[in-house]
Amino acid sequence: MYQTGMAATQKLSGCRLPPLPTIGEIIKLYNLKAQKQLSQNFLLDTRLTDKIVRQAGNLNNAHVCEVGPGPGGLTRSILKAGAADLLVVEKDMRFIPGLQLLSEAAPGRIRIAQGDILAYKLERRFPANITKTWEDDPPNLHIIGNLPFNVSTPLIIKWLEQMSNRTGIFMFGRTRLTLTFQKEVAERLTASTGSRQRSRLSVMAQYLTTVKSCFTIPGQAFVPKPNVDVGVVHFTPLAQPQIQQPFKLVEKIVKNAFQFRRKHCRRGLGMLFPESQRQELTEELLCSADVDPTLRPTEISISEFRALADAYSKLCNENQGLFDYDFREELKFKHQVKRQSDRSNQTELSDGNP
Ligand SMILES: C[S@@+](CC[C@H](N)C(=O)[O-])C[C@H]1O[C@@H](n2cnc3c(N)ncnc32)[C@H](O)[C@@H]1O
Repeated sequence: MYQTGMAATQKLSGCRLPPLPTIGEIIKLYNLKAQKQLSQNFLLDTRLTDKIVRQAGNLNNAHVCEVGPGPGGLTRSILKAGAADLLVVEKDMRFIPGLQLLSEAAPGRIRIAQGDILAYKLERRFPANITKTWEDDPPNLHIIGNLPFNVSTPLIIKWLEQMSNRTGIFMFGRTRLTLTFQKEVAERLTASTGSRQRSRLSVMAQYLTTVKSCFTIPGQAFVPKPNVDVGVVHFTPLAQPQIQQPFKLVEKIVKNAFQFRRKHCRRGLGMLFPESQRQELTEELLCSADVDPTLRPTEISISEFRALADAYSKLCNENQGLFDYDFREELKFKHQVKRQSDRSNQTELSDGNP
């Protein structure tokens, strides 16, 4: 156990706990120098960590998973808000002793896991009896995290896919997420149709969830200070996703549409089809989805993406192998053939002219 009587102390409200060293003291005590490669930017201001946690809603008696607790600032705020069962998943071993200290102060309320959140099987760590049906209210289970920048985009994509398939942490129902992102990514997640920030991420997040941009945290609030500001975003999975097609199919349409951001959408969507049928199938797709081919990708609404996904799914059913078509593979193959023919022409020339 650590010694009481450390300079500044903090208490977790609502629990009878011994005083705790401040987060700054924890960092010094365990020599927790931030590691750039793990995107470690710590929040020491309890008003800010409390504010992030308030965005999650009522955490009284809740089950919570915190991603990347680090020295434990946000962790304390989650406990203060009344979480009964908090699973923290941290990749960097150096933080474990500090988290154990917190666990001693809040007995039975924290479970510490060392691991990579991108591979971690969260669904194995919560009891089945908290499960709600998808159409019901969300379960009393939350994911909260001041995410490492280098992990935040692949992580939200992974969770969106699991949400669409109702797997992973979404086996328990419509688990809500309260997460931080680089401000620019937060803006993309919440960008509306036609806005400058509208991107693949906007469509993928918004067809599956209600996304709310909560507030911005200036970079200087973090230690060390990152080069960017940070946005806090809250996601509630929709009971009825706005597009009823498999995630991978939606992802393919959206990725292709945004391929040529500044061009008419016809250009990017055309790349869904082999060159030999490109013109004919692109016209069929846009016509049956009733989407204006001269829209820019940023101007396509979610309901138009729904129509495109439905029309593309129908075309895939009618044209065997179409879904597996990748224009990059076709281009690669054409380049290979051209290189081979150039090489054999050169050989012929040099054979004729010794
Ligand atoms: C931005 S810091 C946030 C720390 C702390 N929650 C706070 O708000 O001060 C990100 C944390 O995520 C951890 N982390 C980085 N990559 C991770 C991963 N793949 N899985 C789990 N944790 C990770 C880092 O070690 C660090 O503690």
